[in-house]
Amino acid sequence: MDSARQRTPEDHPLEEHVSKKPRLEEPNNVEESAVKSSLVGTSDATSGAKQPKRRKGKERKKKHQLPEECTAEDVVYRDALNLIGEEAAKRLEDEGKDWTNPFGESKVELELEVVAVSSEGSALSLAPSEYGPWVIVTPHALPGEKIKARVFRNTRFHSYADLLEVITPNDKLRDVSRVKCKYFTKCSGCQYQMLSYETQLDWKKNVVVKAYQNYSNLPGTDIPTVLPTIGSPLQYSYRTKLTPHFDAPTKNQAKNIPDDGSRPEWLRIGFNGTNSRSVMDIEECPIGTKVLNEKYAETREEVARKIGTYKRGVSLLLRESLEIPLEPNEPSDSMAIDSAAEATSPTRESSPTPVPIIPEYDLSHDLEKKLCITDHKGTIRERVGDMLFQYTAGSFFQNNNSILVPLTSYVRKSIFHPPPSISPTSSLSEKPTHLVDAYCGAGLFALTLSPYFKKISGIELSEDSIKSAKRSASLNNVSPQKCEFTSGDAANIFAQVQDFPRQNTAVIIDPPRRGSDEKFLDQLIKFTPGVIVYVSCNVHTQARDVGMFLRKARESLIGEGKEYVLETLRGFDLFPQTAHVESVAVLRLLTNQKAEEFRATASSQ
Ligand SMILES: C[S@@+](CC[C@H](N)C(=O)[O-])C[C@H]1O[C@@H](n2cnc3c(N)ncnc32)[C@H](O)[C@@H]1O
Repeated sequence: MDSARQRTPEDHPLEEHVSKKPRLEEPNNVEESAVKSSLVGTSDATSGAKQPKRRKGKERKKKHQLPEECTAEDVVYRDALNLIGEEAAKRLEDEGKDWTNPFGESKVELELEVVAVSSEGSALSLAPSEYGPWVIVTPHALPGEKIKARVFRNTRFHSYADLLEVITPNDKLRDVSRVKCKYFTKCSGCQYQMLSYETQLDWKKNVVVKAYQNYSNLPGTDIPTVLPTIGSPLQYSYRTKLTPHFDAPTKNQAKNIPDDGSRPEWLRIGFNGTNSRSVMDIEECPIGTKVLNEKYAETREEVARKIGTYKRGVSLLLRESLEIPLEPNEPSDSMAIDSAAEATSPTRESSPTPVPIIPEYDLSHDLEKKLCITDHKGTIRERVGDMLFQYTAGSFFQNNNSILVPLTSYVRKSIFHPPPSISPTSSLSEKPTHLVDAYCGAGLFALTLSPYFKKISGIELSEDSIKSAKRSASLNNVSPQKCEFTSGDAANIFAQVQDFPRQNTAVIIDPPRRGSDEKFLDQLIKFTPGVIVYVSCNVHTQARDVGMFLRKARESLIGEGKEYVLETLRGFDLFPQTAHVESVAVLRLLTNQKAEEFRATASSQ
């Protein structure tokens, strides 16, 4: 079938969460002698941030390995460490017990009291006191709840456990009538369906706060108070892309396929179970749009009929598209009006309006007919405000259309309107006229912001996405002279924009989950744009990169009388019901004096 392809890693948090997250098995090469060299949770005297030391060189060969920095496991590790505290961690380490399962048996069942929630959505509890300081990580439980859990894996200072029972629910937080999916808690996709939406947004704000404390290595005076998370207009039926999957039949299963075309009872098509590598059979996903769920039902039947033909596991693709049969270069009326306005007023940004915390859903979305594309090479058409995008179904595009106008408008307003604590004359970029969109994908930011800039340059590794960006530019009458797109590594963009007026250039960075890299950040510092907006689906790599950027930029600009400040920081909820948060950080170039004044008023400490 056209939607079938061999399963590959995806670039999106939810896909990563549902299809790649392995069951966290007991490591099979545990060495008795605990590694004693790395004192964790040491506090950096200048920054106040806690940074576990990482093993290098020879030490890396030892069997106990800390998780890779900024991964979900690393985030949980640091949360666990913060919970037991530095002193207890040091004591366990000195006694050689920091990697040792304190329970004596591998699958112990425990009654626990949940005390916190980790940044990736799991509940954190302290082990009963007879076991000493140790943290248990359990999915789908809430602070204040008494739970029963079974440990299945131990690692440094903490163990992972399955949730067996919520003995005493926290009725202030948990309301099961909010849950819209019968697989909630069994499927690994969502963590927060039992919470009110306000609580979800609040917790995500805290994720941003903690990420900058744990990963930026910046002093508190450099980190502004994190603003409230902007909610998604749709909190269910918002995902415009789903990738359910299934395994190929085993030899035995292949012998047991009913001749009459009926569904084999062993067939499971869906998403990975919680703490599991196995696929669960799931017939619908309430965070996916209606049109995707309708097509999914059909697709499941088709797969069941042909299951004997699959030799490998497959990730299906279900992607929503507008049904409109647009011809090339045929913009809609509203777009024609928009481009006429653009011609007379290239930087027509109006004064800012306050951002609503949960923007209203734009009902005009529902007036247009949608369909579901299952072919990776198929064409998707999607509207974001006035702009129409056309891209290949298998390529990257944001998956929650309902929040894209609020997100792109916020990025635009952030560029043109510094907060009141920075007067327009303090900013060295009085009126940005040029835009660089690094990691531009199919041109989401470049094109939605194009009416507000004289010249734009976007760069992206995927040639296919660049083709889509050029195609979408043409569909929206944005000329290649005004907006150029290049395929290549993001760092290459700076060679191409040497003629851009640096202080009046805004740079948007929106890298994949692993974040940006030193090569790009060094070039960015050398270029010294007036304003930078860093959008990220992994706030931990964002915090790491922003910290590195600010430290290096400060050093490099010494003697020039200017420096960058981290002006605003806030989450956007692109993924309601899950623990994921998109984070938007705005950095601005100011004179040293203004930067100092800004820090004095805006910092979180
Ligand atoms: C999170 S997406 C953002 C895309 C776009 N800004 C959007 O919102 O639709 C990150 C993009 O970075 C691209 N990418 C990954 N590594 C890159 C690199 N080294 N240089 C340029 N682009 C890269 C990916 O192909 C992907 O399209």
